[in-house]
Order: sequence, then C-alpha cells, then structure tokens
Amino acid sequence: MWNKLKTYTDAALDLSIPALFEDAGRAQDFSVCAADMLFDYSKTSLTDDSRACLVNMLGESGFEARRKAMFSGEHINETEGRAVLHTALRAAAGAEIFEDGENVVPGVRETLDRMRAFADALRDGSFQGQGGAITDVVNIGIGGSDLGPAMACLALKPYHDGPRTHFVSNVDGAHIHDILQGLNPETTLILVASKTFTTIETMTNAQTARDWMALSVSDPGAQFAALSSNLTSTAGWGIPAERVFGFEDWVGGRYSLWGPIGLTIMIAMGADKFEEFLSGARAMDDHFRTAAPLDNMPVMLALTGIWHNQGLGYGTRAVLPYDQRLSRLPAYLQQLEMESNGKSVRMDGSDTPVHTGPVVWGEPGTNGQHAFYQLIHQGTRVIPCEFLLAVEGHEADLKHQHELLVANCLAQSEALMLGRSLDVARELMAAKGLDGDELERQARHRVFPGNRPSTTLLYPKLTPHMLGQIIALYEHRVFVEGVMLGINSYDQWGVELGKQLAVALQPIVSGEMPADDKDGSTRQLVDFIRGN
Ligand SMILES: O=P(O)(O)OC[C@H]1O[C@H](O)[C@H](O)[C@@H](O)[C@@H]1O
Repeated sequence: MWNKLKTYTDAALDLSIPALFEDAGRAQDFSVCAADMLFDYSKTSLTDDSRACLVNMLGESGFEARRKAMFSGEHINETEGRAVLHTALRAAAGAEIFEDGENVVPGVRETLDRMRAFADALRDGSFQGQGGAITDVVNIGIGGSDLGPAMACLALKPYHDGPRTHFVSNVDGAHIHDILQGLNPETTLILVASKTFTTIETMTNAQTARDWMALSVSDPGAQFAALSSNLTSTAGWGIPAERVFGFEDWVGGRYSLWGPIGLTIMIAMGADKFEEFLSGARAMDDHFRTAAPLDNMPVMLALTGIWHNQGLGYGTRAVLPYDQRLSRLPAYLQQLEMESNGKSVRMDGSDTPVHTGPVVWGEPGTNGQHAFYQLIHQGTRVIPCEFLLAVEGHEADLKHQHELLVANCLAQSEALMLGRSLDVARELMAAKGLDGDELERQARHRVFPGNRPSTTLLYPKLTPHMLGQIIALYEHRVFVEGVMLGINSYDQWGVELGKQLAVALQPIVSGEMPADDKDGSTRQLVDFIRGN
C-alpha cells in the first residue's frame, strides 16, 4: 500500500505549491467546508492524483468497516479487549449504542443528569463548603484527566460564570503548593479525577489536598468528589457514592473530557453550555460517519497528515492556533495524537513498515512568530504547519486587534508558501546601497525557500459548540491515521515501564535501599542527589 504512494511523493518533491494555483479552482477543490468550518489544505503539494491515491489507500485500509465498528461498540481496542465509545458520551438522549448487548446511552445520560445536579448545586450555592458557598474548584488529575478539561476551561473562559477552576497535575509539590496557596479551604471543592484511581501523581496530590483541608475544616472529605471508573477505590478513599461520577472502561483517558472528567468545564460554564459542547462533537461525529472522503473533514485532515509524515517524511507537525484561548490545544493534542498513534507494532503484531505518528508541537500565534518561526521559514527541515483561526473574537471592543491577528495568520501561510527569491533579496540589498560580494552575501541570508506546506482551519467563533466540533475533528483524525497505519490507537503500553521503574527507584532515592544493581549512570545520578 505504501509503495503506491511513493510514486507521488517522489514527484511531489519537484512540485511548486504556488504553481499549483494556476488552476483557478484549486483553493476550493482542496478544501472541505463542514459544520460552519473551512479546512483549507490547498497550500500543500497534494494534487488530484496523489490525493486519489491516498483515498484509495484509505479504502484498502478497511476504514469504513473500522469506523462502523467503532461507532457500534465493537471491541476495536484489541490489546485491552475494550470498545472505544467516547462518541457515546455525546450521543443524543434516546440514541441506541450497544456494547456487549447493552444500550449504554441511558447510563451516560443518567450520569450527565447527576453531573448537572451537582454542578447546579455548586453554582447556585445550595452545595455548601464548611465556610459557605464554593468559590473554587480544583481538579486533581493528570494526562487525560487533566489536559482535556484544562484546555477546554481555558478555551471557553468567556462563558465562565461559576466558581473559579484550577488544575493540579504534576507530582512536583510545587504545582499543588502554588495552586492551593491562594485558596480558602473552607470554600474549595477538590475533584479527584482519575480513570483508574491508582495514578500515583493524582493519588499523592489528592492526599496532600486532603491534609491541607484537614488543617482548616472538621470534615475534609465533605469537600471532595471523584471522577473515575474505579468505584471500588473511590469508596475505599472515603468519597461517598453521591459524589462519585463514574464512567466505563470503553472511554479512553485522552478521550474522556465529554463525561465526568469534564465536570470542571460544566461547573465553570453551566450544564446547558456543556450540552452545547457535546452537541458540537456530535455534529462532527455525524459528519464523520456519513460524508464521503473528499467532503469529510477529519478524513482530509488525516490524509494531509499521512501525506506529510508517512509520505514526504516530515516528522513533526506544528499546531499553531491563532487563538490565545487555545494555548493548551497543542499540549492536549500531544497526548491525543502521540499517545494514540505513537506505536511501532501493528494490530497483528508485525512491525509497521512506515513511521507512525509525528511529533506534535506548537504554541499560539502570534507568540510563536517571535520565537520558533525562524526555523520554520528558513531552517533546513520542512515542518508542516496547521493554523487554526476564529473569524470573530469575543472582544468586540478590540476588533482591530483581532484583524491584526487574522492578518498575521494569513501572512504566515502565504510567506511559507511563496517565500522570497534570491533575486528579490538582491533587489532589497541593492536598495540598501550594497553591491558586489557583500550584496550577494547579505542577499543569501534574506532568501526564504518557500514551498513550505500549511493548512488552515477557520471557524466562526470559539463557542462551546465550536470547541466540541474542533476536538472531535482531531479525535477522528487520529482514528483515521491509526486505521491507515494498522495500529491500535487506543492503548498506551509505552507509558508503563517508566512508571514501574519509578516505583522501584523511590526507596533508592530516599536512601532506604542501595542503588547497587542500577546502571552506572543511574547510580551516579542517585549519588549526586543523595550527596546534595
Ligand atoms: O485517569 P488516570 O487513570 O489517572 O490516568 C491518567 C493518565 O495516565 C496514564 O499514564 C496514561 O498514559 C494516560 O492515558 C492517562 O490519561
């Protein structure tokens, strides 16, 4: 399958992206409009033929059957024997989705109703802390139990009208120290968010929070709630069932913000807005499961990714939201994409013949422009850039700033594609009065190679509904890329080894055990730490 693509990638290396626009219809032909969004991938080297090859490869990968299998609750997470049903968390009330013969939607809706009642009680003050109404909510969780809700809470700041929200994830005591420092334990609620309820960082921070609260209130446990699929452990931790919001093992941690793990989002902006967030994701689900490949936004986002990474060998992908409130989107996507598709063995146990997921990274524009864009424009590596941009900002009184933001975003994709030729650079230097060797030397530094690919996702405004669409778009992109690679996007065995070794190293670091059986480097590090 990958050999077929090589014919096109070889040819693409000599293509001029600007020249492709001699076809007046290119921008439109190489774009997808769906659900009020525009995904423009025309500033890439994809052509009709290479795109058709990718669409064929998609067909050969068994994509359609796999998509159906996912939505219908089959156990496509084969290494863990689980279904992959985060889409059920946002299904319409009344929908029917079966897992092991049971319709899971009523249970999902019941949990959402319980979340709503709890969030309402916090927001209207009927749930009281030991010093009055709850003013602050701290979500203690890590990975999927942190990145999603933290990213979404920041993204939807204009909609916050509930208690303040905070996130603690790192086991580094500095994190919880700095967050709790400014809070009143009598009016703070702690949400312990952990699918497994065993993650050492989260359980350690939760205990620290309980100790902190116990210094000021007589019943610290009364201001704790749990978001988890491990109901035995939440009970063991002393959190009463009415404040435990559970979910099933068919929700992967990095796909879990649509249910209980999203409770912080619901508390911040209210259950109705949270429903809008879910409905956005649902709209993207409906689009993804029905649209033909060329009209299917997640599919084309994925095929563009495959073209750049597996096809052309560009090993990283920059995600560049020109939207300050999406500043945590790159971090969120790092887990979503790199934990999902960072594999090297296929479903059948064989090695993958091509690279799997790319390195995903990024920062919001325009900040990144003043930091790392230099390398994107003139460095030796080609880095496909994925721009995201809202047509309208929330700050009506700062429209001129939004226009500047938009202009910058468009300017970057234009500059990447068009570059600046040596001739133009020479003219610039001549205009500055240079000539001869010095003109030539200076001009060379001012050349932009151009022909650098980027895509742009435009959306009207970052509302709860729109954010739901955007996140679901990326979730489905990961699915499509995973299917084409033949890997399981829904396990994460690669995080296990370090965790096990950390447990074994703790008594060595504290000095209770010798480091004798460790390698020379680890022994040296331990000696230095102990010696200091
Ligand atoms: O929600 P938890 O069970 O605490 O897990 C938190 C995180 O820990 C792990 O190491 C996994 O790699 C992540 O996928 C997960 O989101």
